[in-house]
Amino acid sequence: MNTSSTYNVVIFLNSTFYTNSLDQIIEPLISNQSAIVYLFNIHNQEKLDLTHWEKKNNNIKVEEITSQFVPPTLTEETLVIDALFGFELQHPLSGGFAAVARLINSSKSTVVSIGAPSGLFPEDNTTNNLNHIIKANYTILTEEPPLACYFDENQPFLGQWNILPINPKKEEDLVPFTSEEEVIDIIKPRRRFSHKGTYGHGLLVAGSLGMAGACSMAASASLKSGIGLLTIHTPLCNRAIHQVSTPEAMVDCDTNEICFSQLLDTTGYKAVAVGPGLGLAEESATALQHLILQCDELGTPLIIDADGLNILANYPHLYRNIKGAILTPHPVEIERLIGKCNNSYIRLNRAIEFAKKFEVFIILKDAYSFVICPDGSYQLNPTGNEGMATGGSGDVLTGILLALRAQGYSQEECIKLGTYIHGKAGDLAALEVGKIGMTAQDIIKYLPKAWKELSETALKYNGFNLFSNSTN
Ligand SMILES: NC(=O)C1=CN([C@@H]2O[C@H](COP(=O)(O)OP(=O)(O)OC[C@H]3O[C@@H](n4cnc5c(N)ncnc54)[C@H](OP(=O)(O)O)[C@@H]3O)[C@@H](O)[C@H]2O)[C@@H](O)CC1
Ligand SMILES: Nc1ncnc2c1ncn2[C@@H]1O[C@H](COP(=O)(O)OP(=O)(O)O)[C@@H](O)[C@H]1O
Ligand SMILES: [K+]
Repeated sequence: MNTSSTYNVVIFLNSTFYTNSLDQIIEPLISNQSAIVYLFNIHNQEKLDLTHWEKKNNNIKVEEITSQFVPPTLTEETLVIDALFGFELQHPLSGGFAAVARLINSSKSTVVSIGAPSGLFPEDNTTNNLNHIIKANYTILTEEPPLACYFDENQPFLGQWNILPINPKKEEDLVPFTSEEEVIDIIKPRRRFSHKGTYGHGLLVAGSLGMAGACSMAASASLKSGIGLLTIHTPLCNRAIHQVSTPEAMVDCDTNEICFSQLLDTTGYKAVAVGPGLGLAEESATALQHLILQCDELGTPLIIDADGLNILANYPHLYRNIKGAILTPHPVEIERLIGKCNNSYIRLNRAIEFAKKFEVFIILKDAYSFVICPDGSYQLNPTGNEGMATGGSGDVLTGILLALRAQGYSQEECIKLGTYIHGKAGDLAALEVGKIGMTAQDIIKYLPKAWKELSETALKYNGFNLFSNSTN
């Protein structure tokens, strides 16, 4: 058998592969280059006949693989096309296919996977053999992406992925995303005859010595998301900072110089958010426990983020007292609550179990954030970008959520609309200043524009829900 060093393109093709993808995707990739097709005619399948390719193009050679085969030489210049398996696989690659995966992965060739990086399962890869999954530089998906495409750890297999929907999925099989239609149905107009009281008084419990910034950014985001009145509860040392950075907010100073320590009365507040930059001091842990119990007793809507979650994780008996709260963990924070997880699929499922068990709403933050309801349903948020991978971005989200809860949006409305607008503001910032230089403050800066654009879309498409019950 020829070694492939003389071929520019090496194609590993399984006879079960959709033939329409062959002509639509693989042929154009080969173009006029010399190519060899290693054709695996799998048992019980009709033999795939590619003689028409050979006839059409003298540069294409087809080699049918029935048993052992001499592996081709794959160089840096070779283009490898992986057309072995799509997302239908239920068992890890084994035997010859596993050997092909290892061969490809140990090469420096450019790899394009069609349908899926062969070997990757569509959702749960817990039982997979990760060494037997082809690592592509590019993946051309022939149907809408399954859940696995939205998990960080699968990106080395997928490479840069794009969708060419040759075999579109049924609506019910699609990964659920929050849509713009959904959020414009949620967003409510401001009433002409309204006043600051109409839009709620929120309490932000945040900040400590050295972390005034987290509090400041959450506060600014609240103020730029329509809250009526905002009070910041923060340690004494940060008083001047907040009076200057957000003069619109009132500052209620803790008796402690450097951290949150006071037992608070939440009467009169429409919502409370706790956690950004709070620190982990013992006094703060005691004060937080009191705050959680107080909100539970009074039915005050509660949002818990950052160090609020980190402290909570040390007091599992309090999980029973956070019913109805919104939690906004990043992957490391959620694992403090649900235990270490081996992969994103397990983490998502344990987060869902946590939401169901303790009747909480969770925003599992990441490149694609999941919003999870206590009934176990979830949606992915479609907005946002990698420019938001910068300190303080999450604090901004907490501020937005506080503003929305204070304005009377339900938890479910709040998590969907809040994550959507947070990502949209990030997208507008990226558009204007670029992803490298943008900071969390840029997300805040573009929040008003994001709200404006979304409101205008709502007005245009659904009359801004003028006939639904508006705020309060
Ligand atoms: N200006 C201010 O005042 C600011 C104050 N802040 C306040 O700091 C406090 C501590 O919060 P925290 O989030 O920085 O620390 P922690 O919870 O230990 O975890 C962070 C580590 O987890 C990891 N990691 C892995 N994957 C990840 C992912 N997808 N998303 C996120 N993280 C991921 C990653 O580790 P690595 O991958 O680098 O090993 C990362 O370093 C909290 O109160 C917060 O409000 C900040 O908001 C910043 C601005
Ligand atoms: N690559 C990314 N793409 C989209 N959103 C991102 C990305 N990286 C981070 N984000 C968003 O930015 C926020 C980061 O939150 P978090 O980790 O709590 O930051 P911090 O604690 O510094 O405020 C989350 O809402 C997350 O979804
Ligand atoms: K494939």
